[in-house]
Amino acid sequence: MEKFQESMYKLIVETSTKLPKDVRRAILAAKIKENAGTRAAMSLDTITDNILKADENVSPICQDTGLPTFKIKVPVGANQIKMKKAIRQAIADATKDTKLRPNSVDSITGDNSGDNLGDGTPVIKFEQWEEDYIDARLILKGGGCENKNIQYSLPAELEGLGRAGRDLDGIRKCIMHSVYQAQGQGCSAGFIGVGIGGDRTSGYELAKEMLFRSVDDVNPNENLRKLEEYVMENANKLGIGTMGFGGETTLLGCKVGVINRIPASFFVSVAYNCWAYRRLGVKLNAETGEIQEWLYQEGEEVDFNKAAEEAAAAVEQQEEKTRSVTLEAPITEEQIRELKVGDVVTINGMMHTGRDAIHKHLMDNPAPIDLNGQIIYHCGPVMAKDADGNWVVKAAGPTTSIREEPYQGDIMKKFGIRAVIGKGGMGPKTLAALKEHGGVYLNAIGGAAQYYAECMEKVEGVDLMEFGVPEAMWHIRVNGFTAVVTMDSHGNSLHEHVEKSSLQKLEQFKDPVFK
Ligand SMILES: O=C(O)C[C@H](O)C(=O)O
Ligand code: SF4
Repeated sequence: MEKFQESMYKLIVETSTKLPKDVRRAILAAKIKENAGTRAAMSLDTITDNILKADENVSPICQDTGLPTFKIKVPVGANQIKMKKAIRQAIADATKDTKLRPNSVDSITGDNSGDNLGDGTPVIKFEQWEEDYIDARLILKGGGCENKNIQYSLPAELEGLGRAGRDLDGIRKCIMHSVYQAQGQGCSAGFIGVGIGGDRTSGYELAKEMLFRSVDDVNPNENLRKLEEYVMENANKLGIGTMGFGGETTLLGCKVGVINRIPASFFVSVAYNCWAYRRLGVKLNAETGEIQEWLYQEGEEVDFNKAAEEAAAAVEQQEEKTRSVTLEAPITEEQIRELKVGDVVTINGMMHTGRDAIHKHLMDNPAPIDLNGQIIYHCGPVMAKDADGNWVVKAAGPTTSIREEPYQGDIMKKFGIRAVIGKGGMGPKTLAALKEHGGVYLNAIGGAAQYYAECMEKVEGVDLMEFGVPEAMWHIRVNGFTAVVTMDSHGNSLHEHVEKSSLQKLEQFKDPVFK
């Protein structure tokens, strides 16, 4: 097993930086379906551009490493203790090489371990089998999509769909609802794994197990095959679209599994995965630990550019009325009041990162720099130091903004912040504050960590490093950072609009389908 650690390192780097072919095919199909010129089509262009940049730079597709989870099947007699040690070392090495963001945080103190090792991190699950080789699979499932997982206990009353009973049709309603409730916050278009039955723990386990199925496979269980096909056809009628901007594709894959339950419980568990569906696998020689074969990589290379060009020629150009505006901090209230939902904003100059720890901190403490007229970016980047000891940005997409909803409005008013960039939108409290104070919310493309890292020309400094790399306040000079106004200072919110219209669309799925 002398090669095992090296093989695990390769698996980690490949999973973090290269999307598997089955996932690429699903994204390409979505791209072909969207009408050229719409916000959804432009977002998908950014996403595919980002995938190619990650290939080229061998850098993380998304900055969020998630909770690395390994599933390993071993022949009888394999030494699992040694394998676990090797995996932990490979994780620490990949973190040091900035292929993973330090993501393991003490739940009580908030301390980041810095190497992705800690109690419960990474997750490593072994199973013995009768084959003579090792099957090792890894998923890096990020936090934003993990937060959109949902578990239903049937019977239940579901918003938009009414009563969901303890039968196949009730399960259908839960799955449709799970896609609706995620909106764009888990970086749609997403993939879902569904677990029917079990208890609260084994139900979720099964749902996550489903994310290890290939996107293109066909369910051998006839009922579940029909259910999967139904969901794929109909969830895309919800109109949530890429990033929740509206559009034709909301869901890229649906895999359903079933296990027995006990009479009193009936759980339907849904694991939501963003488009940045980073899961790969390898077959290993059980003697040497050497890689024999990569999994999920069957088929031709996926050429996003060629296929999308052909598709664009075939579909109608639907130019939405977009206005382009360039902003550079410090920004005045007047400039902000001119912006409307739908405007595309290009930012040059300074922006400052701030996510969960910073927002909590700023409620009761002064800011480390003058934030008047400035731009806050909800982002926890992957950072490295160059040969001269200067910080460089390796990956820097937005994080889910709604977590800052309790603080955002107050902080904008307290410090005079004029613009906030994130993803997934914010709620009524922030919308009211934007109106009162003269602020704007800009939605960047979630997961496009390479795309945004390329706009970041210089790290001018960092404060509050005691919160760890992802949570610190980084002061970054950007050039050509593009995002869309989705909440303006006139009380308009694209997120509120899409949520309302998708709820109306959800109601068409109220009537029984599976009798
Ligand atoms: O932690 C992050 O950087 C992003 C997170 O995965 C999210 O989707 O909010
Ligand atoms: S930012 Fe989006 S793409 Fe990245 S892990 Fe979070 S949900 Fe996934």
